[in-house]
Amino acid sequence: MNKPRVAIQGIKASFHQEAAVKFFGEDIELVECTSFKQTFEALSRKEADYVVMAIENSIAGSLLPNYSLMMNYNFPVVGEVSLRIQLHLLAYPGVKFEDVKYAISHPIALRQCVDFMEEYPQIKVIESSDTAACAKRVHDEKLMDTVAIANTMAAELYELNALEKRIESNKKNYTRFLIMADKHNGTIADPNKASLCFQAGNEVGSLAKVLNIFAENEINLSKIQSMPVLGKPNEYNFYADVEWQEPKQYDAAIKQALKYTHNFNILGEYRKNDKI
Ligand SMILES: O=C(O)C(=O)Cc1ccccc1
Repeated sequence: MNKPRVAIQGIKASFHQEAAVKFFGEDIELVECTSFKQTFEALSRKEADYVVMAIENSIAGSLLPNYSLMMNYNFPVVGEVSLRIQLHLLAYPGVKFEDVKYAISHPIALRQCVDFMEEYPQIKVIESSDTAACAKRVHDEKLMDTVAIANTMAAELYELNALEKRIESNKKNYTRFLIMADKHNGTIADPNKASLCFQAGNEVGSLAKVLNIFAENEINLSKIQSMPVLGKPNEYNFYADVEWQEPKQYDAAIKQALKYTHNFNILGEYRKNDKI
């Protein structure tokens, strides 16, 4: 069997690569992309079989633009994986803390280190590409005034020294990633979790009504996220993750929820995986 081709934003040693390996194992072909949108484009062009994309982080919160991408491209969600995120300040060998003028990293990583960076206002923080690409740049360009904020794998691969370890603001820091597939690989056996998207009317109790349907059918709502509908003031998409034990109860809840919502979409049905 061919190796699955997995599109990620970033390069080898990025957190997305770590997430892809945690979900699929080592035997994958990585399709390295420069943006989240490009990962979906790779899937559309059939240059990849799957996309692995971060959706929320315990410090930085939900990645709202990624919800919109998922909705717009409409590829089925087929799984999830969570990763512990540990970040270090990585410098070219010989560079001392006093020499550092700039810190470069991925915006998600930078948001997780704001407390540390606030203590050192002399270091200018610059948003750049993925954490591993930043580490590679420090190595390739032998940067003597710039550190990368990245993980241990990047430090080893690009031979950088950690001037400071574990600089994330909260030590119990994790990121949840979703796995999207082309339609061909979109059906998962025996699912017990789904990602849904719907709109509820703008009147008293309309969202409560939908949520009650899930409660009455013993469906656990593990996450809910609202997002404005583009170009329609006061209208929102609700993204909900639901989990169940009895498929019949899930089917019944969906049937009832359809009556009280509009633009109801099942983004994917998959196996719950909250191992960190
Ligand atoms: O830059 C990376 O390595 C990424 O994969 C993005 C990211 C950064 C921090 C936490 C989760 C994902």
